[in-house]
Amino acid sequence: MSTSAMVVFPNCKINLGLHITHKRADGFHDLETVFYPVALTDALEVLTAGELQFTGSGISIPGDSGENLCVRAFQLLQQDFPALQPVQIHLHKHIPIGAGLGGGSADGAFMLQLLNNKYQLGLSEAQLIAYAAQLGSDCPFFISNKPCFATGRGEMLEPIALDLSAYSMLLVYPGIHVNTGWAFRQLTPAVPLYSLKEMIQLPVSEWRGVITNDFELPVFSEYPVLAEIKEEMYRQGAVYAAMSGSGSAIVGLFPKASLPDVEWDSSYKVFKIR
Ligand SMILES: C[C@](O)(CO)[C@H](O)COP(=O)(O)OP(=O)(O)OC[C@H]1O[C@@H](n2ccc(N)nc2=O)[C@H](O)[C@@H]1O
Ligand SMILES: Nc1ncnc2c1ncn2[C@@H]1O[C@H](COP(=O)(O)OP(=O)(O)OP(=O)(O)O)[C@@H](O)[C@H]1O
Repeated sequence: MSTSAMVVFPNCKINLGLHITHKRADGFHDLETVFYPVALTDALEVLTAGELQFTGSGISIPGDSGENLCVRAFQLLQQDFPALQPVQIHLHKHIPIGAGLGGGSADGAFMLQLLNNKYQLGLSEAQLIAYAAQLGSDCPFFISNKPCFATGRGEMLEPIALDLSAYSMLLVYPGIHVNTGWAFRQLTPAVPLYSLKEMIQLPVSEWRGVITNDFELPVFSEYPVLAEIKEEMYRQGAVYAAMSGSGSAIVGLFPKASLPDVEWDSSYKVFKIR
């Protein structure tokens, strides 16, 4: 067991294609999507302490620190492992919040994994995924953290061969915080006419108009500037551009090392992943 500080770097995700297929009796929706990990990270430091403590830096996180997914991850494991020694948690927040990038979910999932390693709990990947699903629909993906085709609420994960290393990525977050619950309520679930799992294997140059995100229609209609950002990416030479998750981050894939020099509005956060 380690009592020294452990530091991990929870990364974010993008959704490539996203379809809401069915409204379930538990209020959630079944969906299908492709999750792809992206190297834009928070930093999470954990140290054994006398009592559970949480501090944050970087982007400020709305809500009480007791609701932070890192704290909730600790409490979730503590229910089943009552002898778990408390920890002092420091989260440096860098991934934009309410962006469809799953940053909070990543923090929660990384916290579960860190505690499993730190305290040698011996939890398998499947057990960690089951705990992660209790924290949030996007959390299980971050346990696997490899390109995956996902179904159910996002917890049924099937690794797929998908390598975007030939592309550079532009992420533009215009600061619009989209409420995920609201976004789901705007949709009428429907099974797509094509198989996302098959179509994602097409060359990226053929994805435009084929790999689609159901949330774009209602979210773009509420926030038209998002559609403009996506169009601007295509004008600037994107091979593919789309909104991630329920928004509002827009992602563009460009040929490697040819990211455009666009002067976006100064209030936007722009991330270049080369
Ligand atoms: C849009 C995605 O980011 C796509 O990856 C996810 O489906 C959202 O996952 P998330 O942010 O982890 O969402 P959760 O924190 O689990 O749920 C937030 C709210 O979104 C709605 N929700 C979420 C996931 C899902 N499969 N069906 C839903 O209806 C529910 O109203 C829920 O109360
Ligand atoms: N560690 C955390 N980081 C960010 N938000 C957190 C965290 N813990 C809890 N939250 C809560 O989760 C909400 C949104 O989290 P997140 O950053 O995952 O949004 P998102 O990028 O829209 O994710 P998604 O793709 O899952 O919709 C925030 O409003 C915040 O109150």
